[in-house]
Amino acid sequence: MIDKRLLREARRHSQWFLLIILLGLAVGICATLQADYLSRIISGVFLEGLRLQDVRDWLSILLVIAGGRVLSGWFLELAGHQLAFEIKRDLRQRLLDKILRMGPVAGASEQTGELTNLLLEGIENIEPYFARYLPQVCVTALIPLTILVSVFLRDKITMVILLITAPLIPVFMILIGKLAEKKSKQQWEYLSRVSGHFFDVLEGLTTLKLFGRSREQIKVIAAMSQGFSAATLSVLKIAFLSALVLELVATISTALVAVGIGLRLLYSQIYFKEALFVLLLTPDFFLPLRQLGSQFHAGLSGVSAAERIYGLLNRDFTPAKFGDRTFAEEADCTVAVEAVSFCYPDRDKAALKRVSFVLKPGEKTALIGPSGAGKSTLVNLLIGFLVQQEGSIKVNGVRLQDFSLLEWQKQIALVPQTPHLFCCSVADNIRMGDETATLAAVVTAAQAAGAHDFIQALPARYDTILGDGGQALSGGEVKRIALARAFLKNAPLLILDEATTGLDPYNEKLLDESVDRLMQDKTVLIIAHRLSTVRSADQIVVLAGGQVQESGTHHELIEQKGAYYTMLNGFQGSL
Ligand SMILES: Nc1ncnc2c1ncn2[C@@H]1O[C@H](COP(=O)(O)OP(=O)(O)OP(=O)(O)O)[C@@H](O)[C@H]1O
Repeated sequence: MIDKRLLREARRHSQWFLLIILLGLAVGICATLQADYLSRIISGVFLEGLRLQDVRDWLSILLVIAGGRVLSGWFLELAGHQLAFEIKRDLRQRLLDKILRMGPVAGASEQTGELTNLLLEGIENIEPYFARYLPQVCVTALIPLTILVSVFLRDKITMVILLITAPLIPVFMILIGKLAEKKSKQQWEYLSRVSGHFFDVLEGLTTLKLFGRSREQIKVIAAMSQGFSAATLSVLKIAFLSALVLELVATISTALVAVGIGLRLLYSQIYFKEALFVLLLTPDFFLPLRQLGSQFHAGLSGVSAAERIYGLLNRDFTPAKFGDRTFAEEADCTVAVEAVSFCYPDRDKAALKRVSFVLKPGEKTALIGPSGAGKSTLVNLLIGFLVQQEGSIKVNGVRLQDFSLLEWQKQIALVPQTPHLFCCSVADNIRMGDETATLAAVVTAAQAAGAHDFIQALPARYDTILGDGGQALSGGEVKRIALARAFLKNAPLLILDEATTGLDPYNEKLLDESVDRLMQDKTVLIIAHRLSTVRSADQIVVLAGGQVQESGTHHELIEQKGAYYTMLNGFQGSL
């Protein structure tokens, strides 16, 4: 059960792979020499009447060989672990790169829990494959071969018995392996499903509690866990069965060799020294094959994990083409969206149809529309996470795709509706806006965002760890950290997704003041949900069904008595 893709990984780290092969060969040669010297010493002392001092040199050599065998085995294990470590690091890096290249939109099709499971558990399952299974395969290929050659030189009959019985073990292993592979895949699928579901439940715990559905989830998780434990048990059953079959075949084969040698000794058809040599080597011949059987499970879980890992690594994904134009320092930013249409690959209906408007420096544009109107799609196009199929987006008269994507994204400060806090200090969380910023600059940004006071009250102030497992913050405080990031980034285009959840009036006022400060002299696009924001906008773009219904100032749109007017009449706190 050698997976070609995993073997290719091993070849990338050829120095370790080669070392494993050499050490496997060394173990084989040591085993043969050990049997040779042991048989010489025993037959010399017991049959040829040699004294201890006559065999002293042989004994010393035997000790060196035994030491060499132990050391080779030990280094073999070490080399296997080192190879596994290098490959795991490499694969984890490539998986993360792929996920990052796919970006949040394409990557959204993956379940978070399943991805976490793949990055942690999946990669860890690769370890036993390289640390135990692959070295064992090398040892199994090399030791019996070395022994077979040396047995061939001394006793051809035993060699024939070994040659006939040895292939039985791999044949049984392949037969059992076919059965086990399916079960192991099932086990992995169960594990992925359980982790994915568990993650979803944790994320949606508040909703489940509020709707009184959390108890049902306990039952669902219990049922899924039971499925997983049943799948694990059936894999283990096969692993035990395979170990039993292999032990049986190895024992019967050893017995065959022993009986043959015993009979030939009885009829004086073989010398005692040769017979002892062959007898000592026979268990060593079968040992690697039996050990391979016990490592079979390690190999199997590695191959199952590889399926998922390469499934994601080889996923078709062609990143949109961007050019290499850069931006002049401190340039203003005029963004013209011209007849832009976009349809998601798996959808028949376009999410955006011939959308046009212009964002100007120093102006605030409010984008409004019902759920599913296409607001987030439009923002993703502006950020460069998606690329339109028709129309164009021009920045200062140049096609967006002509700029370098990284350069373009440096020109944007995004304040999402629910900002994400990373598991690092408050200062480093704010530094997401500019990783080179000094602490003084971070504090200034926090002050401008109205975050300084609450940060000062945190246990370790700017060093307080936030995010998963860190200090929890309120919705308003998280938003202010996100604003501080945007202040620090000081980018010419500001995209702000207004929170739909109501903050208390005091916090709302504080945030509004910070946002107003942040917007000064910038090109601003707000996905607006509050009437006060929309009223104060220089331009309102009303989006519905992926199309711009109308655009203009608050007063112009009121006079038109169109979609905006109708929305305002139905307004009940938020748009
Ligand atoms: N990743 C996606 N894959 C396929 N279709 C999508 C995807 N994201 C959004 N859509 C679809 O595109 C349309 C526009 O969605 P979009 O999220 O842009 O609307 P929205 O105005 O931002 O909605 P909301 O205010 O609820 O966030 C919807 O019909 C939605 O179902």
